[in-house]
Amino acid sequence: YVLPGEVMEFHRAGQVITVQAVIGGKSQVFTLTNLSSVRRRQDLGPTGVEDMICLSNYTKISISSKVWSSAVGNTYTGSILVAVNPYRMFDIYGLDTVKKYEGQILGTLPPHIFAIGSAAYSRMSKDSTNQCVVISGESGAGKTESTKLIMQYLAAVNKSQSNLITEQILEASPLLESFGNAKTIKNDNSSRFGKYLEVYFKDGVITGARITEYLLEKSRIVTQAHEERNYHVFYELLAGLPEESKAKYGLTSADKYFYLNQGGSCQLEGKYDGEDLQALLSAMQVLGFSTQEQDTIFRILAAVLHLGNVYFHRKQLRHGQEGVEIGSEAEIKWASHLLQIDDEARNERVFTPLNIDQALDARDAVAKALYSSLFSWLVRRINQIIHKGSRKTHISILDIFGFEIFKENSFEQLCINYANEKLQFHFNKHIFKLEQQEYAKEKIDWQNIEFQDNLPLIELVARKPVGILHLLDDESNFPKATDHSFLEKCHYNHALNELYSRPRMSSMEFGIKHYAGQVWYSVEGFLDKNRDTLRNDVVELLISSKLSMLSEMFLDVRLSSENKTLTKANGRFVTMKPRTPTVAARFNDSLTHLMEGMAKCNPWFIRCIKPNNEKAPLKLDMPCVLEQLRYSGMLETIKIRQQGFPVRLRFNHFADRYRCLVPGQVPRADGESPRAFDSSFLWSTFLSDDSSTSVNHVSLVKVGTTQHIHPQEHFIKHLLQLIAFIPDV
Ligand SMILES: Nc1ncnc2c1ncn2[C@@H]1O[C@H](COP(=O)(O)OP(=O)(O)OP(=O)(O)O)[C@@H](O)[C@H]1O
Repeated sequence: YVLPGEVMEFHRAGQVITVQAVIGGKSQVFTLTNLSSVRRRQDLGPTGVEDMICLSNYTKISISSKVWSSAVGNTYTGSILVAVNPYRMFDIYGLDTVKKYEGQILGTLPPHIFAIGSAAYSRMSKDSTNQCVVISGESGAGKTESTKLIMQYLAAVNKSQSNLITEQILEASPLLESFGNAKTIKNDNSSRFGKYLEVYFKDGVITGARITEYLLEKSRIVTQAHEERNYHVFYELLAGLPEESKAKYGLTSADKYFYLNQGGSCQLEGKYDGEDLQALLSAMQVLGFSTQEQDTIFRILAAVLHLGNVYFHRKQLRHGQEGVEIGSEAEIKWASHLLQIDDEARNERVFTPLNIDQALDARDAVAKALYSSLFSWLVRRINQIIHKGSRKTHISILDIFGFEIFKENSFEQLCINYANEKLQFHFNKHIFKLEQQEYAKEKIDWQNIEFQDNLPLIELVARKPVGILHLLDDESNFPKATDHSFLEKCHYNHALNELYSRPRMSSMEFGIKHYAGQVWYSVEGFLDKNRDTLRNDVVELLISSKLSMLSEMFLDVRLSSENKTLTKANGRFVTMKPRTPTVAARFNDSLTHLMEGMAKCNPWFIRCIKPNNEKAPLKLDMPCVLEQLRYSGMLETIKIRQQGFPVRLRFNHFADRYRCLVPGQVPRADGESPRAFDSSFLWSTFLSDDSSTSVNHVSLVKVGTTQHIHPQEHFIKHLLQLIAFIPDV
């Protein structure tokens, strides 16, 4: 197999080349004199196994050698692209590559992310059907980069006369990355929210787009683990704003803010925060954000930082009650000045005896509400700008937070991992369930392929009435419930479920056996995080702001939790206090909505693979890679794609298209059904008995046929070449 490496030196006179390769985690240098054995990675060509289903043996070994040989790039499994993150940008995403892949049929060129973009775009244009590119993989595997590359491809091939809307859609990405991405221990640019981007087309032209956001990680705004950072935008602001602007917002440097310095270092190697602020400002300009909107955004960000530096002293109140006194009046003054809240109104409203922990929690709750409302406002504002024009068909791209296992896993990880389970279910449904149901329906002689069905896990987490998230919701609506009572209920209902584990000690956690591994969730803070309520007096205070943008944001917050007047069947009105939807309930609803939307689209899957856990360039850590291939079901996928019939051709389509390949005089199918035609003249002539089968209205073809040393191989190759030139009708 082929080893990936980097050319260190080339002695033209001596025709000697020095190559460095990383083998088993160790860097080694080779001197090669046989230059014909050296090939550019992107030219690995048909002799490399680009399509995993062409592997003669889908054992772990052969898969690993394949992935190794395509460390820079990608490999197909049917219409699933397996993309290995090289952790180094290669010059393979330019306009020349776009042109190369544009309009090409999947599989005719070496695997590339643009091939999926091209296939989705062609299918949408040809069939007028909606397409969905589902990008999955663990944190740091390359989902966000893949999303951007697909979008870049679509922007380049769309036939629009004006570029403005396309440019605005493209600029929405860096803007949301600034506000929604952060350094984690797994990924320096980790998306801390899920994103579903629908790009609308009319006659092949991009007319608009819409972004749906999922569950921004709020806890990061007020706490960060060691070696992690808060959202990029804060550091960008402090590094990039001129001194006079910083003075206007009362800001100094990142290390001075509690909300920014908890992770240790405020710097991120390889990221130039100051320059990124300029990119953010230009993105805002392209999107048409007004100066006033930009100013309000910066005011809110600065106010959050000031709030983080507010501290309290213990104070004995009358009647022996414990209370606190603000020890940093200046920070409070700055926050209220920036948010344009009347000082008197502030003093009047926020006055409740709290202990220090409660006071800190209250402070953090305001900071989280400010930032997350700002984030939702940004998404809504971007949508106002880009969600327009005719919406005939769309290509959507799903980039949702990757599966996460940390040392400490909390409510956020449960939601993220549950979302990944739903995605895996969607994948299984398309690749295994629907496929095998089709074989059964068509009565094809078929040995069922087992796959890891994760439905039981989804039920454990979300099935009514005792799924973990439902138990959490019930407890969240109980004023006296605690994290402990919630845990007790989980143990009581699920202790016998083999996917559920109780801790050995009496620690406050439960374990879940996810498809990607066992995760222990610590339930401390689950109820508060799920309730996510902001005190009414604080909401009212923020509504009273003279900044109309801020005031409207919190009017929306009030609206979402207001009493509703409902009409009864007998015509009388009753006022009901509905349960405010919890975070888990809203997240579950939005996931269900997402899955329903995706189910109506033709799917394309991109499985991103993380090459190692050290974020090291061009280093392939085999156990790490194999583990991802294993749990994502790739072994079974290769099997079903290899043994099954993933290529579907309608009889008449097939007959019309390949009639020209039959040597000699071929009778037209006059009076005869196209099915009879193709059976007698094509399949039986060229393909071995078990490589295809004909059912009601389609021919099902195996793909692995190309592998056999048989005259058919020549035919298939010839056929594939021809396919490349025959317009895809
Ligand atoms: N195709 C690529 N070429 C070069 N580098 C890449 C590529 N894809 C990803 N990377 C590198 O890997 C890093 C992590 O990728 P990315 O942020 O896309 O991961 P992710 O799967 O979206 O992770 P998360 O779930 O944490 O958001 C990128 O910042 C980039 O440095």
